[in-house]
Amino acid sequence: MVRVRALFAFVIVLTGWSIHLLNTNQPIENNAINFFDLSSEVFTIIVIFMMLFVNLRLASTTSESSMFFIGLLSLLCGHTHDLLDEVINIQPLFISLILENAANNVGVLVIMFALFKWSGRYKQQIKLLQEQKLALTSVSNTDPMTHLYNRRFLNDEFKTRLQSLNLEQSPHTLAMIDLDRFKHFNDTYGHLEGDKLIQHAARTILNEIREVDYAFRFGGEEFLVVIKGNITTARRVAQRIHKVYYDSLFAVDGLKIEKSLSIGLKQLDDSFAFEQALNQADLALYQAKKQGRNCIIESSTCTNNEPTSFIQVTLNKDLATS
Ligand SMILES: Nc1nc2c(ncn2[C@@H]2O[C@H](COP(=O)(O)OP(=O)(O)OP(=O)(O)O)[C@@H](O)[C@H]2O)c(=O)[nH]1
Repeated sequence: MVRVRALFAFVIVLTGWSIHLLNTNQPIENNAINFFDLSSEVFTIIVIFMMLFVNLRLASTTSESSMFFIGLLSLLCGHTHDLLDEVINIQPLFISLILENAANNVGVLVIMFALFKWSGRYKQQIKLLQEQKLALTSVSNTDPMTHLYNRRFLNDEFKTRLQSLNLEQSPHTLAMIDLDRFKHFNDTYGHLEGDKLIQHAARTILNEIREVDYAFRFGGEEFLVVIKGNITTARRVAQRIHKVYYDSLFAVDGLKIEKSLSIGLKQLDDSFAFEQALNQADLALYQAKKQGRNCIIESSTCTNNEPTSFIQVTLNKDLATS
């Protein structure tokens, strides 16, 4: 609708200019047509027409776009007036020259203002898109139930990030964590309570790791924590998670539930051998389950040639809060 009205206004103004010029101006004596001026005027008018056409085709309803359109119309009036002067070779009236300059200058100012406003809106939209992209990335990297990172993030991004690290300067350790006898809990209290216990465990893990560590939901009731530090640091973090989860209150129908988890630890020796280290951590976890659950086992192999050996971590009752 805005466009139709603007186009209508343009036709009216153009007709007005033409009648005005044809009726009131005097021919210039001995003044040949300046073809250079004429062609540059024609060129300008074609460009303005093309911009008007693009503006109409975009069919944008923003105020900037309407302003831009009006600026172009104003410019078109001024330049058409100039073109008519050239073609019919007449001396325009003073008032008509003032109007022509006013139309051109107002046109340029309005267009500049519209572009200025456009650039502001464009910047805002880019910012909004960046925020949306961040939000989407965060959603696609996160497990909706526990809000921990998911395996997609682990496989698509995290492993590559690890590969850029120098593990000698910045050692990292993997901790595989699994809730004990969870099937029994599920069967006894139901799937919904099972979900709540998984969320409770995830919260405990998140509370006990540091900002530099990463926690992933690896599977149903299985978690992976990538701890920044060597096995000694990782042992402390694992002991904290183990103890806090064991001591924490989780009740179903007002009844306190006894619960525990098992942890398998393996320090990363080679950032490109993540899968092997993960396998070792998993084996250590399996060993923890075999030894009766509710414990932490370290895998101590350094190379593929050495046989795997497992060490049970003594459960420290008075944990240091490092
Ligand atoms: N409520 C709930 N249960 C799940 C979810 N994902 C997996 N499970 C259940 O978790 C149970 C895992 O059982 P198991 O792998 O046998 O492990 P477990 O009973 O904890 O035994 P251990 O690991 O040997 O102590 C299965 O019964 C799955 O159905 C989930 O998102 N929510």
